Amino acid sequence: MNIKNKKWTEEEFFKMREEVLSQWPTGKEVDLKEAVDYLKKVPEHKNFSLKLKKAKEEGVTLAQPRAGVALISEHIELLTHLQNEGGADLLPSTIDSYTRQNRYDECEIGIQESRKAGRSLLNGFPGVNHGVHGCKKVYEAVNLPLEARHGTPDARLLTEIIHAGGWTSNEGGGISYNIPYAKNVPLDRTIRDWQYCDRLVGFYAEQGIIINREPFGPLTGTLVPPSTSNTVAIIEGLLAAEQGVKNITVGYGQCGNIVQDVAAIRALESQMEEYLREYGYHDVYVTTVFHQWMGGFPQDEAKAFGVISTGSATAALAGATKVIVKTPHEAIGVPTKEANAQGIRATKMTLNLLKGQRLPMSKELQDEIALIKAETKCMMNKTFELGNGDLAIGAVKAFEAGVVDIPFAPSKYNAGKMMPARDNNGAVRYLNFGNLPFTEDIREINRRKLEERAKFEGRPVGFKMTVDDIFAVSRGVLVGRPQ
Ligand SMILES: CCC[C@H]1O[C@@H](n2cnc3c(N)ncnc32)[C@H](O)[C@@H]1O
Repeated sequence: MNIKNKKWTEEEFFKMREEVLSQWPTGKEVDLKEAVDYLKKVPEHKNFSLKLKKAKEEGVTLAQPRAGVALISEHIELLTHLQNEGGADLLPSTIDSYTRQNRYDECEIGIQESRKAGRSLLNGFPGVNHGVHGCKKVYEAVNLPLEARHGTPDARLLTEIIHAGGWTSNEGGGISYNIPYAKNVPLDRTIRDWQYCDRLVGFYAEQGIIINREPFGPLTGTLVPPSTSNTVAIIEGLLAAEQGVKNITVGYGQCGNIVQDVAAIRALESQMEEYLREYGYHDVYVTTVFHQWMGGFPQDEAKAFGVISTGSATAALAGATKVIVKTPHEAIGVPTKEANAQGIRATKMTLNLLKGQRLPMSKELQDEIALIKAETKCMMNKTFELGNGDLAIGAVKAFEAGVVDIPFAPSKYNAGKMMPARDNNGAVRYLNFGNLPFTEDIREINRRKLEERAKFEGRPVGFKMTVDDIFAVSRGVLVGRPQ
């Protein structure tokens, strides 16, 4: 497939659109003119982009949960509970796994079975099957902005439907919703399909409707080094900007060392803005999202609140625009609405106590920001080089070459040669560089920090450290010390 990082013409976009809307009967409900009129009536306090902009200007960190169930009325009850009892600032609708695989027929069965069982038998909201009417019902029932959160390699129809339903934000991207989520979907296909999603947002922007786009920051959520996830976020942010997206939230998943996590957010925001300016996108508003710990959680709910609170504190000290909330049921599965609301209240308590506080600049923080930006720049430079200046082509080639390499990803299009491990303070470092295009200085810094841990633990630097780190947090510690 020949892709290029060039804004699609309206003709190219509308030509593909007919096929997209024919993928399921509810596609017929999408009428672009009606959607424009409906979105123009979205009040400021329910527009995702505007609420994020206001929060950034006020220096406030907003709290957003994940949440989704099969039936519309139960989903509305859930979101209303999170809004009123949880105190959420922004609302999701987490989309179910069948929809993420475009298996809408399975969703139909899941909806029928859920009706019979009187409880949700899907692990999220089947937005395509409920269609524009269903998404409008959800949007009209709540009093906060709504975002679709999912993991969909081909989200074209879902995106058409949720935006026509008044939802003013969409998570995902051609890399971040492929490599961590799919085994066998070619990267050029998902980069093209997400160009479609972004081009729709660009079309709405041309009508004066600003919709927020959020590349999925954490990726596999398993020891992903900050510069690796930042590189993917920046690539997806630039690809979105080319399609006309004007409001982008770049994200990062908590790793656990506070200095490194704060540095990751600071480096991400400033480097995203630097690259947007460098490539001529001067009217894109950038915000950040910090995801509370995405790895294994302790079963014990009190310990889970400890994890949730460290993530909230780090998000506040970093000055992230929003934080994605975990729940005390994380180790079990889809949380009850009560547990979900508890996660939000714990998060907001911490955010309120730390309001206005930031981790002060220090040599350690400055060095970490500089290291993350230098590592990111190496990967970005090589990606542009491989694409002869075209970022879309470069991204495909960068993954083929292992120049960008996401740890523990299921996709066969990911090299899987790079391996991470924590240093003695819990910061995530590069243990094996694989084919990453790092300078010798960068390699030396990573090596030295892992040697410090090896010396402290009296064992050699090696993959055993990685394995111990993967299970550490659910065992109640950050660094996986030898047993
Ligand atoms: C990348 C997202 C993974 C996280 O997304 C949470 N998640 C998934 N589906 C739901 C849902 N239906 N309601 C509340 N949280 C949900 C999981 O717990 C996990 O932490």
